[in-house]
Amino acid sequence: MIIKTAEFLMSNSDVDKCPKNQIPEYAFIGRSNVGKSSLINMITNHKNLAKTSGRPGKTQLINHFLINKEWFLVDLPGYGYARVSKTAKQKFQSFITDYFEKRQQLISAFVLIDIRHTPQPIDLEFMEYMGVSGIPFSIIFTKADKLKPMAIERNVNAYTEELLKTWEETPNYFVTSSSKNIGRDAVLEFIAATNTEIESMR
Ligand SMILES: Nc1nc2c(ncn2[C@@H]2O[C@H](COP(=O)(O)OP(=O)(O)OP(=O)(O)O)[C@@H](O)[C@H]2O)c(=O)[nH]1
Ligand SMILES: [Mg+2]
Repeated sequence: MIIKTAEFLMSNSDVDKCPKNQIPEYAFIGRSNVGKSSLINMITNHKNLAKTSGRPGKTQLINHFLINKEWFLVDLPGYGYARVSKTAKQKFQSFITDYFEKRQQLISAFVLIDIRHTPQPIDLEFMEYMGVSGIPFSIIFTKADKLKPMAIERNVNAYTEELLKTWEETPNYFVTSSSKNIGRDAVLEFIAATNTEIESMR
């Protein structure tokens, strides 16, 4: 798929204020600092479309980016940022779950996971929540430039094994690096195929 246009549309603190049209959307979720905003920039080929930072907690709102005037990429705040106050953390959590539970236009989410780590309870819990809530998602492993291929395989397998303890099958997954431009085509192909499927059902 070719990205012809990518435009920032709006930021919202409340899911009820998000765009009311029926444009399909794909949302990026995961721990703070995992690389959600960077991945949106990589996918759209724009350096600064979504704001990124070395410090966790940069994205604090629901951000809609309109792609090719046809579909949205949605950048969300991260979960599991330990340094925010308890009340702020609770707010983020209900804010995120509110988005997933209310947003009818959401076609699929991408749960981002830092490839460098062994399976983390918070990510497993979040995927469990998505599964139980019936929200379709794929996994995107990020920061693949930081590991050698064998370590990538080992960590992907560790996640797969962990998920298969409670799931019958594992979600679709992608291995990416925003700094080395790895995995862009695979993610875009997935979105293109899903968009075509939606079109044919309309
Ligand atoms: N090496 C490497 N660093 C990355 C990659 N993707 C993101 N980063 C770095 O990770 C840090 C966090 O990136 P962001 O894209 O802001 O992360 P985020 O998930 O949007 O974070 P929040 O908005 O705080 O939830 C930045 O310093 C990025 O440069 C990657 O693929 N490789
Ligand atoms: Mg961000």
